[in-house]
Amino acid sequence: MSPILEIRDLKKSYDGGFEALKGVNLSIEEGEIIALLGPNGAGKTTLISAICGIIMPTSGSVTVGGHDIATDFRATRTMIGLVPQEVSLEPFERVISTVRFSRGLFGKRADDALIESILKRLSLWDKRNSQIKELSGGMKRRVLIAKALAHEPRVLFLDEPTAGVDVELRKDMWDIVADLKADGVTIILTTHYIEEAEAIADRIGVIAKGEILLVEDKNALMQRMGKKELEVQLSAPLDVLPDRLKSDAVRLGTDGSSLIYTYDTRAERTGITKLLSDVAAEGLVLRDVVTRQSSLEDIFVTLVKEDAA
Ligand SMILES: Nc1ncnc2c1ncn2[C@@H]1O[C@H](COP(=O)(O)OP(=O)(O)OP(=O)(O)O)[C@@H](O)[C@H]1O
Repeated sequence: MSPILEIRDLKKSYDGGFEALKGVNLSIEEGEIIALLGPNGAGKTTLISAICGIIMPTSGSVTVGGHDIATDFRATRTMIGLVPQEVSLEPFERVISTVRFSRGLFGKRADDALIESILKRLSLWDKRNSQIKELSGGMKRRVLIAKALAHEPRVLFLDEPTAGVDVELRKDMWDIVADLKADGVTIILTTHYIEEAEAIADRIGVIAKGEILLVEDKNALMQRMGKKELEVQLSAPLDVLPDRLKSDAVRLGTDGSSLIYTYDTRAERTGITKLLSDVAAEGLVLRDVVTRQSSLEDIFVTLVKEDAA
């Protein structure tokens, strides 16, 4: 199956020469949710803006559903829905008319049944006749999503959908995203919240300084995250690992004065008891025991730091 979105060697230099995207490659399958994580200024909004035709890329190509955004812009833009970071709504407009209007912008026939189902799904039906200025911040964000969905896009971009919203609304947003996925909508979201990426994404991409540093299946990443290291510090260093202790999970620390054991915290048995009894049977004397856990956050911070070095 060909990907719904294919980004090849995409570059963007702003006026003045600043290179915000340095050759991004990314392939996204239909129906998946991908979260793009990255520090401020990484290029996330630039990437989304280039795909949605808000800014012109300097070079490279993007196809949506097999159509090129440069040569077939109308077709690709119709397949895309964009929920921007900033709330930009007309304060005196009524909810239902602003959502209807968004559909009309794409030249789609009026469809009141569809607009009703979108508003109901976003819990906005009761507010359909309210003016935007009467809505809470959370409701306004829902209106932005309703507007982005009004022309039935196949790909939805959410640029920091939950920045600055309370925990309850954040969870609501996650439910809405899960519902959309169930309908087959492909979702690309940017976020600063690692827990958000963990909660809803199928894949995670890390972007920093205009480059994609990693794109990986979330569960694979979580598995890495679930790994923990136990360091058994010894009172006398070893030259080699004793046979009794040899396994894929055990290695000798750099100067031989510790044993490092990697285990999975979620496994039924961690193997720590056996390790410690083997250490005792070998006659080794412990000085201390330390554990370390690598989290997705650690991986993210390390990657971004390495890139900055
Ligand atoms: N119109 C512009 N002209 C010049 N530089 C720009 C312009 N827009 C963005 N930039 C620069 O490009 C870089 C990437 O910005 P971008 O908004 O894409 O980052 P981001 O990852 O979305 O950041 P944030 O998480 O803060 O929203 C930043 O250094 C920014 O200052």
